[in-house]
Amino acid sequence: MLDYPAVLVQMDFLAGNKAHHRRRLMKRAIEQLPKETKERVWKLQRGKGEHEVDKILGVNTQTVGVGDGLAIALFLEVARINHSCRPNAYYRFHASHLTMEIVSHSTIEAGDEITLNYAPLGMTYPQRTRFLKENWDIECTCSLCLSEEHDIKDSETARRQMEELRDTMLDARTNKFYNDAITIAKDWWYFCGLEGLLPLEMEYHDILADLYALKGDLENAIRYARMALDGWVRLGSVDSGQLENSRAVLMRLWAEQEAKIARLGA
Ligand SMILES: C[S@@+](CC[C@H](N)C(=O)[O-])C[C@H]1O[C@@H](n2cnc3c(N)ncnc32)[C@H](O)[C@@H]1O
Repeated sequence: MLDYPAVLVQMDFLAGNKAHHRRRLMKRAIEQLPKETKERVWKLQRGKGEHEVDKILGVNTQTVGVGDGLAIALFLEVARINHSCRPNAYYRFHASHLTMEIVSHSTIEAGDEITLNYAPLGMTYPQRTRFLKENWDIECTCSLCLSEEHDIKDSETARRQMEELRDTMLDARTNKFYNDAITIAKDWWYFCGLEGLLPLEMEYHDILADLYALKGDLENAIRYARMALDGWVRLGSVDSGQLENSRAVLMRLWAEQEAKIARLGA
């Protein structure tokens, strides 16, 4: 699904104007939209705040990278999609076309609800409850949070394991136990799979590329860096930073490999 912004405002504009002035201009901008679009935007008043503009922009917008800066954008279709702590779709913003694409990462049957994660993926229950309350004023009613107690418990166990494994993996990396770190990263990925957090796959590939590179195994490092980049291109992310980072890592590894081959040939 591809969506175009009804409203897009640079953060600099928001930061650089007094609240009443900002709201007045935003209201004027909404009033100038085509009739049908304008009506749909006004119907989105559901957030907190005294002012009608705050009620719309507060809970219906995404922060996206545009040019050198950030902007908030209101996508009318995307604004209808609820949050889930175990989502079946993912955002992908294209800065060059200003479009937001919703990409599924698991099969969505006709009639099933499309859901997105409004919080960073993989948070434990207390972490995401706090995050969703503070940032969205939501008490989550997604299928995971409303599931049977034992399902919530299983999910919590998996997510706590993920956290622990990530920390242990980073410790092993710091202490240069790269083989251990690689084994731990693979265990971490196993729990991600159990939790249905497949978009974390790219991060997993980024981690392995880094660890293999540190270990001096350029072949595997390049293999995982390619998989990470493929994944970011396929699923993407709201800003393109992660994709660009993966691309830079792959270029660096290729350059290292070429230098190594040249040294061997000399
Ligand atoms: C961007 S809108 C999502 C679509 C909206 N529910 C609709 O019907 O158009 C965000 C609002 O939806 C509600 N919402 C979305 N996901 C939720 C969830 N998991 N639990 C509770 N409320 C949720 C909250 O009121 C939130 O402020």
